[in-house]
Amino acid sequence: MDSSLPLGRLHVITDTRPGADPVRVARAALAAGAPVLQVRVADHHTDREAFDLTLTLVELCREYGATCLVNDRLHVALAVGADGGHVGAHDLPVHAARVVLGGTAVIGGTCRNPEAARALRRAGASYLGAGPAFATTTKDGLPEPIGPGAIGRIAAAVDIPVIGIGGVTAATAGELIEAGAHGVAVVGAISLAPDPYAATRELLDVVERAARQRGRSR
Ligand SMILES: Cc1ncc(COP(=O)(O)OP(=O)(O)O)c(N)n1
Ligand SMILES: Cc1nc(C(=O)O)sc1CCOP(=O)(O)O
Ligand SMILES: [Mg+2]
Repeated sequence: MDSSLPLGRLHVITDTRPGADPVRVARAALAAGAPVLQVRVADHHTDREAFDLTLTLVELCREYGATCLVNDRLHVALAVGADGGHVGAHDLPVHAARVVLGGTAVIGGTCRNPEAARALRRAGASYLGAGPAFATTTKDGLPEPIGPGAIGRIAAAVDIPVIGIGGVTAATAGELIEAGAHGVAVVGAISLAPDPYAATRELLDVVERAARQRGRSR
């Protein structure tokens, strides 16, 4: 993907929990129209395991015309020809990720306040993941939820897309877009759904409707 193209509004992130089936869920989400897949692999997995899974998923993304991003392991992103990567506080800094992945890669950085958002923008981020928006049990050790208001303030601080993450569901995604987020990222809302295809369709409907509504009200 060319990083100058608009970034999709629904980022589906693979579930690292034991028993999750990332390939089945990703196939369903992509078939339903998810525009972005982020491959997130638990730290205990070897690079070879991460490579094998990511290669399968990048090929699926190609089949469906979706953007494929790789969380943390930028060498895996390069090796499989992914569109870019996502980095946070414990990963390579955004400016170094840009050196690794190159000038046209899609590079996301995690931020939790407007000051960090501006710094990541200056460092060369293409988009920001901002959260946790709401409470989540998917990841341990996160700070308290910051809510839609703070996500909106982050979005207002930068001129790149902001993606709200953390506890996002079809019931809450619209609030984040209304507050100013470009889109949302989800793990559990799709991975734990009885029907990941239907859950993706519902989230896409909510996000696209909220974005249209926001456009009309400006
Ligand atoms: C879209 C998006 N936003 C935030 C994150 C979190 O990244 P990070 O802080 O590096 O934490 P891990 O995902 O690596 O545990 C994300 N992955 N995606
Ligand atoms: C991986 C991740 N990062 C977050 C952050 O706020 O940085 S929240 C999160 C987990 C998102 O999973 P779910 O959609 O199931 O809440
Ligand atoms: Mg990370």
